[in-house]
Amino acid sequence: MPHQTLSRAAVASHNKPDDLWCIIDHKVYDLTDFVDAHPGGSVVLEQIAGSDATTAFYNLHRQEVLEKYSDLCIGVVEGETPEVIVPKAGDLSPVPYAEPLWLRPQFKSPYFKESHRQLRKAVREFVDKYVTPEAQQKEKDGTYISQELINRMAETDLLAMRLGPGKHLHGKNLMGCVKGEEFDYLHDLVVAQEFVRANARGFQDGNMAGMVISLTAILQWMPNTQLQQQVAQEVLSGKKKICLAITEAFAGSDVAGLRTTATKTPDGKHYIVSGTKKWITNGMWCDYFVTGCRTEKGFTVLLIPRQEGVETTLIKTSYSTTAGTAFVEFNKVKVPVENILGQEHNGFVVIMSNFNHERFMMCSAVIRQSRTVVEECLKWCNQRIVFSKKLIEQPAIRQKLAKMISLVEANQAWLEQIAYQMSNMTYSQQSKLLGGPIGLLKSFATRSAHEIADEAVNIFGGRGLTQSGMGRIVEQFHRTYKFDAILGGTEEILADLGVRQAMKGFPKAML
Ligand code: HEM
Repeated sequence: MPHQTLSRAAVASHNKPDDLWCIIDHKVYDLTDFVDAHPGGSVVLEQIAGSDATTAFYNLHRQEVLEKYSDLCIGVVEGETPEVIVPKAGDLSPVPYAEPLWLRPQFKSPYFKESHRQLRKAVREFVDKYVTPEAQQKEKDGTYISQELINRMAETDLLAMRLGPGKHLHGKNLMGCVKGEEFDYLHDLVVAQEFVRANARGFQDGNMAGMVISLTAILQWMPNTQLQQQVAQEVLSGKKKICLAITEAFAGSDVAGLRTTATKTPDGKHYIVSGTKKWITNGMWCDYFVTGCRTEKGFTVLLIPRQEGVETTLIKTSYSTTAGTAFVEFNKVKVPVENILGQEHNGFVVIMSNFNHERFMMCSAVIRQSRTVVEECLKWCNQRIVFSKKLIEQPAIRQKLAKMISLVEANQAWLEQIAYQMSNMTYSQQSKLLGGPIGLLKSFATRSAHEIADEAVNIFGGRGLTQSGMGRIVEQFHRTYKFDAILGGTEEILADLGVRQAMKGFPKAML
């Protein structure tokens, strides 16, 4: 932290390679011992020795660089005050469009109440403090989520909240003084969007995404209530991990084409499961697999505990291995018939209904991540100087920003409307009425992400292709937004679902 005031004249006298000071945002930095370690080289620092390097610095670095190297700061310029706003844990961003309208003080919302605001604040503090640092580290080194973070999320009921509203939250006092009974899909949306702010797409899935999309099916569809409660308790306390195992090398969105089989033993007490599953998020470290199987007369969903005959192998994808994406082999695995979800041969409805919350979560996430990319672009365009002007002074750039902002705002508005409908429907009404709209939203949100990623890289230039530095968030988004376009149903399948579902209720109307 700055501890002395220094005149600009004093700074100017430290202008040699072996005695090198500079000013950035009214603060004085002694870079003498840092010159040789500077990733941008010593020459550039020698060129600005003794001068005010604020513009040059922000043209090339993120604010976080100054925070990381705060020890180099030796004082503040006499009579001057730093201007750059350094966010604290939990803070809202003051950048226009960096937050959804409901979070900006000048705007009102028909959907969000005080409890949503309180929850938002508490979750953001948690994410900034505990999730983001680990997410950034794991995204790089590819190792899996720590048990410490899982325990923290279990103790604060964040694991439970991420399953959405339901009895599993009743009787609990949640973060931000929200009662478990009042937790609705708008609270759910808030939690999902805050978690995304850790800006690490692989870790976003590595952070128990498998649980979010599979334990929901256990809670809704497992007839064996004793086993259901046991599994829920084990998972929500962080002791055990669970994932969803549907897709195969043979079939992705074409769920009916799956080839993993479950054959009943002659005594009728077990199934013998054989087959493979591919792209199973968190599969590497899960204890339970909610698995789609072909049975004699249809499709059946089974809870398969990790045991002899279950093998998992890591699949490397375009995001970090921290997600634990697995190829899973079931080789004559014996599963008690009590482990069924829904009814035998009738598991299709289990998977289809469960998809709604999964897709709603994915929409929440990709829309929030798109917004962060818009924020990055707005900040960059405002600080980057090209052809002697700020980038934002170029009309062509403002056109791009306008398109990106409009896509994000339109998606968020639709998302909030769907969250409100979900909050006012039963699970079966959601399954019947919202599969189509959620499918259409996911399809539209990821097509929008495609446009936003494309424009953002053009705005950032080479930095949008570089994994560190100014463009790192844009580079990551451009590399990973396709996960949202493919996982949980592709854009084409979901758009088609939306129209087909609408056709079901088509009246006998003619032109
Ligand atoms: C407190 C002072 C400074 C610190 C702590 C610092 C630190 C860094 C770091 C960590 C990087 C790597 C960029 C990244 O991946 O995030 C970097 C890159 C760079 N820095 Fe600095 N820097 C300082 C001042 C300056 C100044 C004043 C200039 C120019 C006049 C400069 C020019 C550069 C250049 C040209 C690069 C390469 C950027 C790129 O490839 O896009 N640095 N600096």
